[in-house]
Amino acid sequence: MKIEALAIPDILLLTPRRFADARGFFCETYNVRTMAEAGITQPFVQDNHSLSRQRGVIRGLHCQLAPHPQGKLVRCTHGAIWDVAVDARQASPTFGSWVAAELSAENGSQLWIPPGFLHGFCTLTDDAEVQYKCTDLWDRDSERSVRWDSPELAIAWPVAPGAAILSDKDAEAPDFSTVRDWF
Ligand SMILES: Cc1cn([C@H]2C[C@H](O)[C@@H](COP(=O)(O)OP(=O)(O)O[C@H]3O[C@@H](C)C(=O)[C@@H](O)[C@H]3O)O2)c(=O)[nH]c1=O
Repeated sequence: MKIEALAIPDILLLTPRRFADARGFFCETYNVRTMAEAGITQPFVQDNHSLSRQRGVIRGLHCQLAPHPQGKLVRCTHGAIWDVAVDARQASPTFGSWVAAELSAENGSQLWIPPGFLHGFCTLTDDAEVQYKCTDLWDRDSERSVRWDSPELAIAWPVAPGAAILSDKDAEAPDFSTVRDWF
């Protein structure tokens, strides 16, 4: 497992080693010991899987507040996405900063996003399937959405202005200026 810290060092890009042969490949996508060595010690309690049919779908930016904050270990198992984490920890020197990584079925990379971050992604291909492990259960009352194009964040989304495909919930989300003392 290759483990790289991104510009916000709490965000890790993990790329499992693939053993290729004539059949294809084998890799470990999760191993509790390897994860602990990378500093990911929280148990995962929920696995999610989403399909976005079109390129240019944006899901996010999402998080859950205490007492149900979620860490997420995200990968793309069909197609490709641009995955984004935004630091929402009020006392952090990188509060309001974001990092992103391309996750694809081809590169097999995973992004570890601890609690305290907003998470979102943009699909780079049609039929993008995303699977992620979460450290807390979904809780509707704790869920928060923040506008993907909040001016304060200036996220360089790889989608033409006006071409993003959003859920109604995400299209109506308030912008990042509402995020104060969430974490
Ligand atoms: C997130 C979630 C949703 N649902 C339901 C609620 C709703 O009817 C339907 C679709 O939910 P959403 O529109 O919120 O799905 P989506 O926009 O894909 O939400 C996800 O976005 C990414 C970026 C994340 O980081 C996730 O934590 C989650 O917030 O699924 C669950 O049953 N369990 C869950 O854990």
